[in-house]
Parts: sequence; C-alpha cells; structure tokens
Amino acid sequence: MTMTTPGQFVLTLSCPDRAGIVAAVSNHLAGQGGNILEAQQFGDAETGRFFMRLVFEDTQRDLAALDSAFADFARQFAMQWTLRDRNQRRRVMLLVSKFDHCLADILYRWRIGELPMDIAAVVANHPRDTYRHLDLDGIPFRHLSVDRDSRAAQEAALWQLIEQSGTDLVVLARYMQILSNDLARKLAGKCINIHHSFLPGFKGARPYHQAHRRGVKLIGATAHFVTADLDEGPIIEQDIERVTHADTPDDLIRIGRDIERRVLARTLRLYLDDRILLNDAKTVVFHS
Ligand SMILES: Nc1nc2c(c(=O)[nH]1)N[C@@H](CN(C=O)c1ccc(C(=O)N[C@@H](CCC(=O)O)C(=O)O)cc1)CN2
Repeated sequence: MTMTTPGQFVLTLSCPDRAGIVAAVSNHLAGQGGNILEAQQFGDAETGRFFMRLVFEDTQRDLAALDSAFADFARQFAMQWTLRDRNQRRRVMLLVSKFDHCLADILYRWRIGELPMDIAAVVANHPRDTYRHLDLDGIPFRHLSVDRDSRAAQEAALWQLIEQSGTDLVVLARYMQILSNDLARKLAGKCINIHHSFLPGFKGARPYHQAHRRGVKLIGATAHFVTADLDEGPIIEQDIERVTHADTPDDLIRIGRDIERRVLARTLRLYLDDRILLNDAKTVVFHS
C-alpha cells in the first residue's frame, strides 16, 4: 500500500469571539481528514476578537479543496482567515538605502536556509556600487534613485516591480524614504519596516541622535508594519541593549546595528511561518 506523505498547512483566523470556535474549527479540520499538529489561540477581551493559528497535516494535500471547504465553514463565524501550504515559499522584496547591515544579515541567513523564502529583488535608492561588498549573485537588483522631484515616478516604478515580480512581502531594511500614503495603503499588512529605536520613542529620522540628546540608558529597535503614519504601524517585535553616559551617537549606532539585525531576522521568520496576525493597531504574535 503506497503511503501518501501528508502535506502540512497553516491556517490563521480571526473573528468575533464566542464559545465553541476551537471545537468547531477542530471538528471541521478533522472532517477534512486533517490532523492538527500545532494550535495557539488568543481571545482579546478589549476588542472581543478571537485569534487562532493552527498547523495541520492532511494526506489530501489539495489546498484548493481545503480552501473551498473552509470558506464555506468560515462564513458562519465571519472569519478573516488565511490557509497556506507550508512548503509554499513567499516572495520577498528587500528595500535598502545607504546602511546595509540588515540587508547583509538577511542575505546571509537566507543563503544558509534560515529564512525559507524567495528573494524577488533587492531595490535600493543608492547605486549598486554602494553594496559592492555584498554577495547579490542570482538576486535581481534595481537602483531606483529618488529625490523630492522624482518621488512619484520612483514609487510608480517600485509598485510596478512589486506587482510584476509577484512580491508577497516588502521589507524596508533601513530604507530611508517615507512611502506615500497611497503606496502605504496598497502595501497594508504586506510591508515591514525596521525602525532604529524602541518605539514609540524617537520616531522619524536620526533616532540615535535623538536618544543621545535625551541621555537614555537603553536603546532599541522595532519591527512594525508600515502605514501612512510614520513609524506608527502595528508593532511586531522589539529588543533593547544597555548604553551609558559615555556612549557617543556613533557608539549608539554601532550598538544598535546588532539589535536591528536580530529584530528584523526574528520578524521575518515569524512572518514566513504565519505567526503574525493583525489586531487593529496592534498584532498578535504566536511565538514557537
Ligand atoms: N509611510 C511610511 N514610510 C516609511 C515608514 C513608515 O512607517 N511609514 N518607516 C520609514 C523608516 N524610517 C525609520 O525607520 C524613516 C525613514 C525616513 C525618514 C525621513 O525623514 N526620510 C527623509 C529623507 C531621508 C534621506 O533621504 O536620507 C524623507 O523621506 O524626506 C524618517 C524615518 C520608512 N518609510
């Protein structure tokens, strides 16, 4: 008898909270031949919304059939949901400006298999030579220069590239250009930024210099979804390091680089494994 290797699927959902959701979802998946391997849930008492992430295996392996059956089931709960084949890799576009330490870190982790994704392109607003020390072999690179007068045209070219490359996620890896409200809206829930401060402190430009002037004893980095409101998007992951009165702004920048790298890498892994759910202006993150 030939044994079919079951496929693994990730289901995320959110809906108005009520009794019986977990049982109903579990019974539905069992009825589809699904065997649940992981399940996490959270009921937000403030918003009355329920969130769930499940990983299940199914010998049926037919995503289209599972998707259609769940669509019928989800309607009774007014669910927002996603269902994905866990082996389906996301296409991720990486945007960078002058400082490329986060990009370098992502490329390394990707090349050693730590980030299961396909890189759609690296897009920079500085020329290729800026990144001459980086291994970009096999990765499409586009230099989209931008200034006050060319911003609209640059964003139009960027959006065309995002659409044509089938990009699923845009990562601002220290990309220092403010996206227009229109582009931020088009990328809602699909664009992540690494901000080099512990938000909500020190939004905007030059946060390390702001922090130095304030005499902080901790600095941090924050990964968040990008919205039209600068550095106000739903926070996904953060981390910090201690600093002292003797540290200069350049010391803070140096110490901050490692925080930014690890926060963004953690965030990318979380996103690629469907562990981040949007909860209005916040997120629910189901850590492993
Ligand atoms: N619509 C959004 N765009 C961007 C966001 C965001 O949350 N919403 N995050 C920023 C990243 N960022 C800090 O992390 C940031 C980037 C740029 C600036 C800024 O003042 N830029 C100047 C130009 C600076 C330069 O050319 O060196 C500007 O755009 O006029 C502040 C904060 C990314 N985009």
